[in-house]
Amino acid sequence: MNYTRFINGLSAARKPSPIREMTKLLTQGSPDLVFLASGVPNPSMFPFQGASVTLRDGSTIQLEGKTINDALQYGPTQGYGPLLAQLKEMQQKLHSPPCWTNTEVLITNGSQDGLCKAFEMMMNLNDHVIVQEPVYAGTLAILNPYKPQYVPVQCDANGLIPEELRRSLESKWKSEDTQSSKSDVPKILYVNPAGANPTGVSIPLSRRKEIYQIAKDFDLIIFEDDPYYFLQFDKERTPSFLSLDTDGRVIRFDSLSKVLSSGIRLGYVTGPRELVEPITYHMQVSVLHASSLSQVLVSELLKQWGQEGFLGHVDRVQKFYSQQREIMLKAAETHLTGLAEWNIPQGGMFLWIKCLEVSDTRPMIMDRALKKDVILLPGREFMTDPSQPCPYMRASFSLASPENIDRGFRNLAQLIREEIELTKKV
Ligand SMILES: Cc1ncc(COP(=O)(O)O)c(CNc2cc3ccccc3n(O)c2=O)c1O
Repeated sequence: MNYTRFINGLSAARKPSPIREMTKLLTQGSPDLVFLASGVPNPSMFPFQGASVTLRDGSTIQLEGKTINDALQYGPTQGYGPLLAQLKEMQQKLHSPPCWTNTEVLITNGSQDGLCKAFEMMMNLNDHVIVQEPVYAGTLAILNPYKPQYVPVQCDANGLIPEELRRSLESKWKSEDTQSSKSDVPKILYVNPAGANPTGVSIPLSRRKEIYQIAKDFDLIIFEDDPYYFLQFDKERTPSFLSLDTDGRVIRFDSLSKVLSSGIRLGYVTGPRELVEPITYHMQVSVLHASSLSQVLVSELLKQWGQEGFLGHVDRVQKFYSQQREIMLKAAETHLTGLAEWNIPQGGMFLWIKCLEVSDTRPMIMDRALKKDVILLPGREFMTDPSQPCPYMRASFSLASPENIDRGFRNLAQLIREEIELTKKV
């Protein structure tokens, strides 16, 4: 793969920060090393002596001695050594990336951080960018300032339709256009392959292979934004794009938010060295590194659990969200039948609902929903062109209790009926 065409001028100008490179030496020196090189504060002046975290199973994680020192101190930009090793081992076990020898892993402040920096590495103003539509609102928020020319690809109950992707590309470009630096051919395909936000749709393996082939034909980099990978409701998790990546054209964004904690702000980027390195340099100058405390805590947890323990935990999380989904589907059947329609989410934490007689849910939700004691997100927030009315809305089944989900949908049904009456009067 030739990565030059993918890295914009700003990112190509990024160089390793000398101070951060010195910090690497801190971890490589001999025990006798006298380190006078950098402004690393003296931990004996930190007020924190140790920390103990209680897990739900009653066991505890003790941070003391070296672990509390590591947790409270600067660390390497790429990530806390032991955690980086654990995550690399997990990526190999789960995805067996074909290009593993040239693959890097970078720990970020949530996957949002990695996603944002990856787009900032590749995007130029007005670039074409291919997205599955509807799109996660957080990605639109990253992209919109670039005033991109979205290439929204039609999706169905199985996600992005490969034939539509190919048609969208071939209607404007030829594969050879990727050889010309002057061509405005898209460089990025952004996709949530499992339990997509907001639709809950997962792309089957057969389609992922077709999509990957199209990415080869048009020399695309696939942004595999997959925070719901562990929240797939089918018995087997579908193999990731990373596991299909024989070229080194997939940058994968994983998140610990949905399975361990969203407040610890840990995600990790996995991809070819040539594309992860510029993101690392960006980290060096923006946040230096993800939180040491969060990284050490998670590393100690994974040490205590082992991979089997972690995978057992994520199975319990998956079962919880699967039950929450059933509760919301039952509430939708009970209260929304005749007023709306929806797909059965195959993963994630969202139900994507289409009103049958309300052409635009935004005014209904933003102006009138609170009075009905229910709130959810209007579909326009997930569209590449938010100026257009949208009959969809996104309901999350992650937090509400079964009783509240039922009450919320009862209120929502009333809200929709009143909206229909209102539009009839107009
Ligand atoms: C597809 C996709 N990619 C990346 C992320 C970011 O995850 P993280 O940085 O690893 O925690 C997300 C998180 N999605 C949301 C987050 C959120 C946070 C506060 C309030 C509301 C939020 N709503 O609504 C969300 O959908 C996501 O769905």
